[in-house]
Amino acid sequence: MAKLLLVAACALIDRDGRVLMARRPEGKPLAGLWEFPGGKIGNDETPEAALVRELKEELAIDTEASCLAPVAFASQASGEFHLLMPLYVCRKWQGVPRPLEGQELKWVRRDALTGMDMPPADRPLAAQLRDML
Ligand SMILES: Nc1nc2c([nH]c(=O)n2[C@H]2C[C@H](O)[C@@H](COP(=O)(O)OP(=O)(O)OP(=O)(O)O)O2)c(=O)[nH]1
Repeated sequence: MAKLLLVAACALIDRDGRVLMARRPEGKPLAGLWEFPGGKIGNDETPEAALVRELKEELAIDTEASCLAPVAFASQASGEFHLLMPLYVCRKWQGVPRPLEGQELKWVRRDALTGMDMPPADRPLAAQLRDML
């Protein structure tokens, strides 16, 4: 069986109900595609701790585990791995998201979510999120 790749992802939702999407920079796998902020879950790390860390590293914002609500997950073959990715929603954080890792950021209205170019694992998640918001 392919090795599991555990990744935690987060839909940040602003007061207007828009979702923050990030465009993967050149040089990374899946470059140019729009994704939810997040990243790999480290050994001995909970998904929530991984997200709090990644949101700080990638976007310079602070949040906490109690502000992260799990809403869906993706389970998808991805190259030599099998990606297992829980998606959380977060509506409460401190700071203004800034692209610290060369990524492009965009606040996206619910109806525009599913029209974006995304990794295959994200497509069903975007549809679920649109229906939820
Ligand atoms: N963050 C994130 N990763 C996603 C999404 N959809 C999707 O297929 N992925 C995949 C792409 C990568 O193979 C993996 C996440 O790896 P990453 O490279 O962003 O994670 P990281 O920040 O921990 O990376 P690094 O330290 O290895 O550079 O999950 C998504 O919506 N958000």
